[in-house]
Amino acid sequence: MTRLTIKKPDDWHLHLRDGAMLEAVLPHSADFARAIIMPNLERPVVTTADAAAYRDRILAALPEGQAFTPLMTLYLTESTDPDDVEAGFRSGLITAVKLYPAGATTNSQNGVHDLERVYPVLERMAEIGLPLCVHGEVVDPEVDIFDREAVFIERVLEPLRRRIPDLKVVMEHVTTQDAVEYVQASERNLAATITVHHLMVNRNAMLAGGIRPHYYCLPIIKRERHRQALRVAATSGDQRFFLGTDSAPHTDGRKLSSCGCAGVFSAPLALPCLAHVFEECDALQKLEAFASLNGPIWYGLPSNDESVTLVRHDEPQAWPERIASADGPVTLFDPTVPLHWALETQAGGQPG
Ligand SMILES: NC(=O)N[C@@H](CC(=O)O)C(=O)O
Ligand SMILES: [Zn+2]
Ligand SMILES: [Zn+2]
Repeated sequence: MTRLTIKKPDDWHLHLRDGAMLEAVLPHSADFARAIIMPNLERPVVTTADAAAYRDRILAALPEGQAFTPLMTLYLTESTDPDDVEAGFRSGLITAVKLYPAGATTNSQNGVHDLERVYPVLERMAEIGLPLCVHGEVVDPEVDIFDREAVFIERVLEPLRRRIPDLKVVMEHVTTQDAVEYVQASERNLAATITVHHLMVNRNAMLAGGIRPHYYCLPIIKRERHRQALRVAATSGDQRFFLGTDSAPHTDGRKLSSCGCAGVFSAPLALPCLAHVFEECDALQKLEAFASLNGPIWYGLPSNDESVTLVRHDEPQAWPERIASADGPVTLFDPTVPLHWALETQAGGQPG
């Protein structure tokens, strides 16, 4: 197959940041119609009023002609007010609430230390049908960083889902076979997003032959066996798995440091990478389900009317190595292999 037309995809996990970085990265999500916007700004998006103001800043930063709908989320804290959450949901502004275990990832220091303290919010969410997105890693320093997702399932997620079975939960950016099997075994109210980079590379890309900080993200990239499990899940057509790029830009200065930030900036080449993966798995016919259909079904939204066409070129396509922002350069995800796919609108393979 050399051309593939699918409904316009959505990105169910995206970091757009704020200010100069927002301006720089937002045009690179133009291949997506909608995205779930992560709330972990330096000053997190905690209240409905914060989310309304952040949505306005995103819409103000949209380039002329780019149709894009930000789906806003709230950053759950131990003082989140269930009434404010419900009001945000009922007004149509809030699509999900995000749980960051305190200390688990970028800008999570205001997250949740003690889950007990947020049960009133979670119970309200279950009542009104508002989904919870989770960064699924424990922060216990005794737990090895490569095991933190698997341990989270056992210690946090399973008890939480037993206690509030009506709560709809999305396990964000799953990275392990353990998480895939846990989602597959669930009877209801559980889904997962999968990133492009976790489908493309294993931890050797980050650690073999030299340390490559641009591959450092959380949950950390795992060994090959896990990547294979993610590929099987993503290409299966199973409605519980859908695309969340977790495109998470940081300036090179903050990545290339003795204590570098976690996050991979993948938005500009997310769809060409996905086409590459699905072609390798002989599953191009399942790409639309993963990128454009399963997410809307889970969130109870219509799929997009527009479509996009991916074209397979004979020659490998080129992307810039980095983009500029007023805060400094931001390096793109390096897929490590030549990519032959590009969006049809991307003349010469340049990102739209
Ligand atoms: N994935 C990451 O490594 N980083 C994300 C946070 C997150 O999604 O955990 C970020 O905001 O930089
Ligand atoms: Zn996360
Ligand atoms: Zn993220």
